Amino acid sequence: MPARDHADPLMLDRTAPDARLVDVQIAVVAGGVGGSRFVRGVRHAYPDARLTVIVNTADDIRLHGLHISPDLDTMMYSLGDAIDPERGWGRADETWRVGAELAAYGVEPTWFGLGDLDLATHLVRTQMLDAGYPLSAVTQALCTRWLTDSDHLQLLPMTDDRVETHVVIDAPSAPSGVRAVHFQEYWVKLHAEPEARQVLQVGIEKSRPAPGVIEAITEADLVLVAPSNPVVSVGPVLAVPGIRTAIIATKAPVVGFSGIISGAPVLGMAHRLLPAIGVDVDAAAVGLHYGSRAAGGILDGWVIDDTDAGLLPRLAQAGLTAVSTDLIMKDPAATSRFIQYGVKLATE
Ligand SMILES: O=c1nc2n(C[C@H](O)[C@H](O)[C@H](O)CO)c3cc(O)ccc3cc-2c(=O)[nH]1
Repeated sequence: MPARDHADPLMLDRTAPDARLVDVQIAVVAGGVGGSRFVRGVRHAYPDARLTVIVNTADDIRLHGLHISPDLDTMMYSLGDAIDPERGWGRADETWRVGAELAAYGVEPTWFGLGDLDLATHLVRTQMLDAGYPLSAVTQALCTRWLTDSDHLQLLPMTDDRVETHVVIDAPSAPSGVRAVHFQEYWVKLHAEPEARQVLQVGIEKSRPAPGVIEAITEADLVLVAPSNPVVSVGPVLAVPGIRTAIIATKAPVVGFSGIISGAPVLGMAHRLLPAIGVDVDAAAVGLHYGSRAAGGILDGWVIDDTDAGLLPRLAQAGLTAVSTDLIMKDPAATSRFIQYGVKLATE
C-alpha cells in the first residue's frame, strides 16, 4: 500500500482489486431523506473510513412540548436500519395511536404525523435538552442505540443552537400581505403549494458550529456534499457561521452531488424553494450556486446525472469541474458506484 500523502489523500492502492481506504476521514454535509440514502452509499463505498455526518437541524420544530429533529432522526433511523422504507422518514412498523388521541382531544397541530415509536425519541431528546444537555450530546446518546460503530460513524448536528427555517408566503388578509410559516408547516401541511417569497433561517446569525463540526471538516481527507435540498438542507449547514469558511479552507477535496435531475428534485420540494433564492431548478445552477473553490465557492467537483450531461460545457466554462453519471440512488451499491466515480474524476 503506497504511503498516503495529502496531495492525494484518497490514494488507493489501485492495483489491489479490493482496494480499501483505511484510516481515511470523510465528512458529509447532509439533510434527511435523500441525505441518509446518500450516506448509506458512502458507507458502502468506503467501509473502513471514519465518517462524520454534519446534519441539518433547521427543520427542527417544537410540537406538543417536544423538540423534534427530523433530519437527525431520519439519518439515525436510516443508518440504524429502523427507517420506514416507504415514507423515508419515521420508524418502520410504526403505529399512530397517541397522535390519534391528541387529535381526539382537538389538540393542534394534527397535520404533523407523530408515530408512537418516534415519540419515544422526542421524549428522550426533550428530557435531555431540558436537563441542559446540548443537541450534540443528545444525538450521541440516541445514536448509541442505533449506530453500532461510533468511532467509524458519527452524526453531528450542524449547531447546538436553535435555528429554524421559516418560509414567507402570501397572506392576503395580513396587513403586510405576507406571513412566515415554519418549514414543516410549509411542507407537511401546505405541501409546498404556496409560492415561497423568501426562505429565512431564523437564528442562523447567532448560531455556532456544534463541537467537532469544524474539526471534522478541516481534518477530513474527503468532504462530500449530499444531494440534499440545496435551500433547506445543505443551505442552513453552510450558513452556520464558520462552516463554509472551514470547507473552503480544508485540504480535503470537496465533491458535491446534484439532487436536481432533469430540472426537478428527485425527492422533496427544492423546485418550490430554489426560485426564492434566485437559483434556477437545474443541476448546473445549483452547482454554480455552491460555487467552485477557485471562484470562492466550496466545490472542487460537481457530479450531475447523465440526463443533464448537456450542462457540462456550461459548468466547464464557469470553471467548475463537473462530471455526469447515473445519480439514481436505487440502493447503496448504486450510490456507492456514483460516489466513487465522482470522487475519482473530480479529484484527478
Ligand atoms: O410529509 C410528512 N413528513 C413528515 N416528516 C418528514 C419531514 O417533514 C422531512 O423529513 C424533513 O423535515 C424534510 O426533509 C416527519 C419527520 C420526522 O422526523 C417526524 C415526523 C414527521 C412527520 C411528517 C409528516 O407527517 N408528513
